[in-house]
Amino acid sequence: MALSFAVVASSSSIMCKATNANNHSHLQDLSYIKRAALISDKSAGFTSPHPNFGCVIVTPSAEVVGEAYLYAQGTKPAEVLAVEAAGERCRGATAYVNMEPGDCHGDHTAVSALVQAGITRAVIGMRHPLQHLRGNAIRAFRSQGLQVDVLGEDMQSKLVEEARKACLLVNLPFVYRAASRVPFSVLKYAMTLDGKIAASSGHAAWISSKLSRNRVFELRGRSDAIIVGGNTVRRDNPRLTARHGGGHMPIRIVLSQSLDLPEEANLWDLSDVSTVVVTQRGARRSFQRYLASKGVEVVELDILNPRDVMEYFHDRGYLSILWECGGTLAASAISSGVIHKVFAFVAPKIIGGKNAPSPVGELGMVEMSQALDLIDVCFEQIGPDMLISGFLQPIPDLTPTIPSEDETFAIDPTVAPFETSIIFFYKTWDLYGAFSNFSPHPIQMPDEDGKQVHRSQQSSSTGLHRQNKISKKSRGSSTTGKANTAATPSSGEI
Ligand SMILES: Nc1c(N[C@@H]2O[C@H](COP(=O)(O)O)[C@@H](O)[C@H]2O)[nH]c(=O)[nH]c1=O
Repeated sequence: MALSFAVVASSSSIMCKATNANNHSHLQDLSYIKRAALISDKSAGFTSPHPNFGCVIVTPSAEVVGEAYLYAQGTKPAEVLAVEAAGERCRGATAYVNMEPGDCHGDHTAVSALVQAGITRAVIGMRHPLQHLRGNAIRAFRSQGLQVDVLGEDMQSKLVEEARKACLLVNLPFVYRAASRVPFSVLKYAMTLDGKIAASSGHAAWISSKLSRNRVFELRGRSDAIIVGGNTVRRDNPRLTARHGGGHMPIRIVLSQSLDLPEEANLWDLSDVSTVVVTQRGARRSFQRYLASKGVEVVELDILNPRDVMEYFHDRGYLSILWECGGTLAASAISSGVIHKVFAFVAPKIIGGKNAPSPVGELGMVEMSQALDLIDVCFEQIGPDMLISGFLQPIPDLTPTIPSEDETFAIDPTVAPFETSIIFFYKTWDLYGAFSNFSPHPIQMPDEDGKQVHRSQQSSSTGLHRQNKISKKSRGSSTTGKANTAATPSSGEI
């Protein structure tokens, strides 16, 4: 046990005063960890398929001398950036990280950076959610003589739980994905006070206020993809872009069994971001070719249902999906158990109409006792509207099995690794979790002089559609247009 606690007040909330090797109080520890979680969230949407990482370096005299977060996939680890900011003042300091670094495949960059800089203590918000990485960095730190404290393991109190939750929340998509083998899915809708998402005519622009719709752009910017059904494309001709300025742009996914979709649609305009249409095997092949000629990727699944679609996108490395569909698809997604969270914008207006649609279609429930209860519900007023959000499924319990000090790393036999012989990824950086050879957002990479250069979103996101050959269960095949004819990476890159 690394901390010695002295209880200075005890009532319903536990207040502890603690000393540790670096003289920081328990409460200071928690506030720095929360700070690490907070800054890690600044790059939400950009780091996927990696988790969000933040690192705060604090001297024994409680001076914050460096803090940083992982900016995007492929950029320098937060720990390295924080060490660079703190320089010599790292000696004898404590590093606070919201999550255990993913010290995988011989890449010890984050751990080495802290060790070599002279950090003597690491406080970790949560262990890495992926089982094959969990505990590796912690063991490496300890073997290098650092004191390591893990929230909830070495420290426990109500306030610790609060800080732990902050760490969990910034990486919820990653945590859910690791636990449920599907991306974290959020169902979002806007409805009137009488529960309608459109008038009986189908007209829906707009139910919620501009402020609320701006909030939706932020939600989109935190997601890897947005899903709608064919009905929404036909009825609303949506753009589904994140228009809040400079944020991450999720790809657009359309689910359509019949492929009875309009020839002209905003979603076929790929100038901002790409679109994937997922359909059932054999559906309107001529229309598939038409979409492909426009650069839209078409994926055929044997049977189109939300769970198979989610498993497919899980295999492609997606962490989080925002569902902005109508009631029929929403009901089907809920019934399939793939929706984890709901965001409902409720506008104080009444439209009426016997046939006006509602946000969730038939779920087959007949008694109110069968209703699905949301948990961890939040209410937030946005302009004239109320945003009600909550979880449909509990946050998975990832309480780690804590490996003993000398336990050697072993591959979990229950998790089937991807067959690298049929998946042509050059960056199979993670056999069990998310993996990718694309970055769906602009990233900064150092040029030869060490300066950061900008890779455009378009060039990197187009790559998504070039090489993602997933045939794990031979579920899907993909058609791409002329624009998507890049070379398969050589085996040397695998
Ligand atoms: N009507 C309505 C929403 N409708 C959703 O937004 C989509 C249109 O997105 P875009 O074309 O990008 O502006 C539309 O297809 C539907 O999914 N959303 C809201 O937050 N509030 C509203 O009042």
